[in-house]
Amino acid sequence: MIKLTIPHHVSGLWIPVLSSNPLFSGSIGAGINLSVSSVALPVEDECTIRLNNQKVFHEQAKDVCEFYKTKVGVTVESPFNLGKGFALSSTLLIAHTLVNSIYAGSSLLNAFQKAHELEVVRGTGLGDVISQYYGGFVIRTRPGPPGIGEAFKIPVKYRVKLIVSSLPYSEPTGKMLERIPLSHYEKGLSLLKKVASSEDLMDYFNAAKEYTQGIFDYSSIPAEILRSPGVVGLYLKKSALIIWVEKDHVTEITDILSRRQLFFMESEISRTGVEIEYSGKPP
Ligand SMILES: Nc1ncnc2c1ncn2[C@@H]1O[C@H](COP(=O)(O)OP(=O)(O)O)[C@@H](O)[C@H]1O
Ligand SMILES: CC(C)(COP(=O)(O)O)[C@@H](O)C(=O)O
Repeated sequence: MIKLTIPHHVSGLWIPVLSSNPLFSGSIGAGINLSVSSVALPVEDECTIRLNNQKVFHEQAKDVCEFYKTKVGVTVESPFNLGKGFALSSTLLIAHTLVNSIYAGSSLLNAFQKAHELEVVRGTGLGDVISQYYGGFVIRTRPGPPGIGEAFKIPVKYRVKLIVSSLPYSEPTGKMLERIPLSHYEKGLSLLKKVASSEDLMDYFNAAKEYTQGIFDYSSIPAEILRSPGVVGLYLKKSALIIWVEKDHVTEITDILSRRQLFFMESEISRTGVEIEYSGKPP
């Protein structure tokens, strides 16, 4: 049996870089991968992608099976939903391409490239695949999937306690990208330069907040959280609220979220990227 563990990625800075070839398209930027991850298992003789037991991404599933000439599907368990900003679209595609490449006995690197290609072509993402491949705090410096794009995993010098919430909002990636003006991407680029030169997580959180404040509605965040001294940093991307919180203030923040009946999970920054585990004999 094969089991995949894929960390969820929440980009805080992204600047699209598009070309006629999806493999040379993507985004540069920065983001963090969460220890909160999705788990994926293969499903034999059924070319489908199931998310929490619901069939989704029919066309993408068909593309993948045609590419690998297989009939293998995948079932993914995730704490999140599509369109919420947790890179679930790329998670599903990585899961399906990887499972198929393992069954077909073909390149794993190529599977990540196929997942990236589908993200770009279907308009569901730009920079998530390469970031999830590495895991952790990742800065993306050249667009594209692993093997073509370039990204660095930055070691984190702090002990980081995160609370991850999903606010009641969702937006497809294509729609979101359409409404961001060019001038905002210019701002993103200068913020990215700063974060890339300091490689500092605190700078990243500040930059991600400054950048996303111009795109998403920060008034949907409970005011008590915004003014809490226990919050080291936070940013909101689509519905994904990432709060870096001091260890002793975790309950104070989770209580605020609970009172408002908002979904949350405790997390850390993931240590690893996508992981493949075999139990029993490999296929
Ligand atoms: N319940 C759903 N909520 C939001 N999007 C959905 C849902 N079911 C299917 N979709 C499709 O999934 C895609 C979500 O992609 P994207 O917004 O990039 O997701 P994510 O932010 O999770 O990576 C969209 O193309 C959307 O049409
Ligand atoms: C921000 C986004 C373009 C979309 O991210 P998601 O909402 O997770 O699909 C991402 O792919 C990136 O390039 O950083």
